[in-house]
Amino acid sequence: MKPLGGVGYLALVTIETPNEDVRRAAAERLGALATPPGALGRLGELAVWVAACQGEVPPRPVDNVRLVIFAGDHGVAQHGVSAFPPAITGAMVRTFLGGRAGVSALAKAHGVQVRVLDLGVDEEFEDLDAATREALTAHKIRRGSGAIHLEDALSAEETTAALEAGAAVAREEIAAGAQLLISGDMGIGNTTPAAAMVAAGLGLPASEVTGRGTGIGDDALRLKADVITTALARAGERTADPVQTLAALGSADLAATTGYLLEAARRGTPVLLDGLMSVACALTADRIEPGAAAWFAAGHRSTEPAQSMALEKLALVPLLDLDLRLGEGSGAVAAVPVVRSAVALLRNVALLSELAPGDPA
Ligand SMILES: Cc1cc2ncn([C@H]3O[C@H](COP(=O)(O)O)[C@@H](O)[C@H]3O)c2cc1C
Ligand SMILES: O=C(O)c1cccnc1
Repeated sequence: MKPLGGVGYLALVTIETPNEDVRRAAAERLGALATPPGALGRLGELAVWVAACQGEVPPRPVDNVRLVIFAGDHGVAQHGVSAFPPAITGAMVRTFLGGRAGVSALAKAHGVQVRVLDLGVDEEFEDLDAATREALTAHKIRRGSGAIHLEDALSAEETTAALEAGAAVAREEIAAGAQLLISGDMGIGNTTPAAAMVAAGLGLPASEVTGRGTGIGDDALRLKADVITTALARAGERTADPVQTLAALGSADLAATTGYLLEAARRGTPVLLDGLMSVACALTADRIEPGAAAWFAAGHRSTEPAQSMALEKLALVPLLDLDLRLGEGSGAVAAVPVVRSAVALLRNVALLSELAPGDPA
């Protein structure tokens, strides 16, 4: 990190690139392995990226992988954009705490640490024991974010606080030894603000970015696109600025996710991105500090069109393409074994020069 002085929260540091000398040395090692050139395909490229991020060749095993699920409610969820009611958000938060969600099963299978945080869920979780509730809500910004077609999602102060909360969470995870970070999402209606953030970032109309989220039908899809069109018009020229985009079109949980990804990049910790919410925030992070995306790899391609468009803009090719549309960090967690496979290859395969010649007889 290079301090630049007090020019405001978002311009305090510039983001360095992963280590270029190590990247070159890792690529050289890859080319010298006892495999035909190019035979490891994108696993080889992935291993080289991990080495460059770590600043070490061969790369170290990626044992400590940590997922943070940013939960929050969205005003638009009360306006017909989702196939499910907002009460599911809190219910799923309890399911993560109980280790019974989709991503919980994947995380257990792959040894990934899971932490769920309430940044903006529209309830108080008074039924939970005090310690659990305190940990869950330690970074809470507000109860529910504004319905973006009618009002701003957040005030300017809330936006800054959410970005800072996400950055603090990243620092906590890095202090806990994270070698790879993942962001997950939970919040009924969140594909609407996330698609709007992608539309703002790429200058696209709602018709191109709107997807079916939890599985809405054609009528709800039209309504959702109208909500996004109205929200973009309401935000107006503020869409040219990524932080103002978060205030106008995002939410507490999405702003915190953006701060988390940005801080990971600033601190040189690699990130595996998940579906639409994770990638919309990655796009926003890279708009705030160009170069952040050099620290991101794409775990999977989701069925949401805006996710693919944002990945293309960031020049990231997803590791998996399984028609997943769950969120929670699930696609990224499913891709963790792919990252570990890549690292194992670059660490453990012999060099061609080391091959013992066979007995010619
Ligand atoms: C039971 C359930 C579990 C989920 N886990 C993630 N999502 C995902 O679906 C929601 C986004 O889709 P939309 O914008 O259409 O509401 C978010 O909660 C996201 O985390 C879930 C949704 C449901 C219903
Ligand atoms: O892209 C995603 O991760 C996604 C898609 C639909 C619903 N929830 C998440």
